[in-house]
Amino acid sequence: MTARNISRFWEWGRKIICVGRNYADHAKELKNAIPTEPVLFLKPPSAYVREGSPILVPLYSSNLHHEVELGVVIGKGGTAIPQSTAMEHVAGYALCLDMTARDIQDECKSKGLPWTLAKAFNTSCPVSDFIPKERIPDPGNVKLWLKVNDQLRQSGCTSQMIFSVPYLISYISDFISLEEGDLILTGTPEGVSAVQEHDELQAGIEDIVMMNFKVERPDH
Ligand SMILES: O=C([O-])CC(=O)C(=O)O
Ligand SMILES: [Mg+2]
Repeated sequence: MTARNISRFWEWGRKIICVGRNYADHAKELKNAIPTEPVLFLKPPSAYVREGSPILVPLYSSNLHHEVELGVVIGKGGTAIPQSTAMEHVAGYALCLDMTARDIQDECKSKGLPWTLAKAFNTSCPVSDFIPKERIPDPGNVKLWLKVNDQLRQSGCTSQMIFSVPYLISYISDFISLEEGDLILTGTPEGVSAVQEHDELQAGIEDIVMMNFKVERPDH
């Protein structure tokens, strides 16, 4: 067996932990309260999709939204990691989309049900190439953007995050042990909006990484 390479973390089958409402302007645009503690949910590894394969609109949704987010790739596992050493657990980063069936999420919210079908379906987690840690010396100050069909929809800076990367690693690992190959999605800035079949999504982190995805309807 060949050794696993962290730069292909999406092949490892490890968990994806997502943080919601980590930007005040996005919490406001969806009329949610500003959280006093991180809001967490999970996606399974089957949610990963890579450039060259399409993002599939779930058949049960008519309002699929993009959410551009900084992803943090865990290089060293741990439980109850203190904030002071949290960055030692980071191997690198990836640009990620937290694709969200907003109509289903709204329904789940109104019924007090979990968001699984709104957030965790196949292709709900497009990821860029792996970005080694050294390329982002300060994950609390990078600009993220996303365009749909060449029109800018999201443009934000991780300096707007309510909870920082070290805080999130420490907070999450108190309850859910982190393992090498896990990915943390750190939340989206404002500007989320609907995408349709045939749309072209382009997203980037400054001049560090860029990725392109096409939206399609599954044929089954
Ligand atoms: O808006 C949501 O669904 C919560 C979320 O994932 C985010 O804020 O990034
Ligand atoms: Mg999100």
